[in-house]
Amino acid sequence: MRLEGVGRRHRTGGPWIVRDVALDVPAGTLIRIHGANGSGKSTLLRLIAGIDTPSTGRITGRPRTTAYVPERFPAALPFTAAGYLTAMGRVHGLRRGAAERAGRTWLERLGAGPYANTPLGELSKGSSQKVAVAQALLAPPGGLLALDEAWTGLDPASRAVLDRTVTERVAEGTAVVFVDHDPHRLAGRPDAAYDVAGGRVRPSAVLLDERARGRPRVRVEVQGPPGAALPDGLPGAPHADGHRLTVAAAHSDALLHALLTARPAWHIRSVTPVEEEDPS
Ligand SMILES: Nc1ncnc2c1ncn2[C@@H]1O[C@H](COP(=O)(O)OP(=O)(O)OP(=O)(O)O)[C@@H](O)[C@H]1O
Repeated sequence: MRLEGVGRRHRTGGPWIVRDVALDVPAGTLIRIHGANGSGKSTLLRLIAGIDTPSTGRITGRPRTTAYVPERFPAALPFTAAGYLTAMGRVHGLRRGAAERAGRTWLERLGAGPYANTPLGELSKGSSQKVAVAQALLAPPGGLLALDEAWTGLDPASRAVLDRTVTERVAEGTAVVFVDHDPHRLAGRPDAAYDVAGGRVRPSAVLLDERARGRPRVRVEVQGPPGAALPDGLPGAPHADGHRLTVAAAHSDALLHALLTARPAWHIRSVTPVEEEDPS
């Protein structure tokens, strides 16, 4: 999925919450969104999840299935926890029996099994959050999973379940985009990270310290027009050392495409896998 020139404001002539967003969300990648309170992270995530539509720009290549954990779960819905999850499982394409079983399984895994028959409005904040997480995990792997502070309110055991499930889903081809107030959440695992500030969304320097440890990376040697700077907003937030770019392998196709279609275009001199022990 790709966001091009995306902007969102809540009324014509009003302030842009985010603007000129260029972002690639390849299948099988983990992407972290950072930013101060009120900077527009949730707005960006809602655009990515398709809950909200851009005021300008376009989003292409949206996967068929999207699962989303909102920052605030609508607790007042007239369902029990299990009833709600059955309904959500149906939305995600499961048959009734399978939806019911999957819902109960996720409640058990997250430690909320005893509350399966409790009305949503009577759940504690933590249990309500577990239902919010469970409904998103009912989606089949392979689509898009957008998590807005999904770990907040969970106990350590269910946080670990969510950590593990996110890692598994990414390995199964799901694109996972998350916002979390803890900068160490899933540390070392994101393939890309972006900062939201002043309405702009830019590749984050934080990831350069971690650089997708343990994930395959690719080095791309490029040659540009004389004196030209690299284009802004390259997919996968590559680490640039002069004209040598290093990026998570999952982003390499999108990176090559962006370089080759830049105006003026960049020439690709070589593309090589990075050896595990290579520190650069
Ligand atoms: N429906 C809306 N109408 C008008 N303004 C809105 C609306 N939704 C969000 N905003 C404004 O957009 C800005 C960004 O909000 P957003 O919730 O995206 O930020 P955030 O980075 O997720 O914040 P936090 O970290 O506090 O959750 C805020 O100034 C907010 O008041």
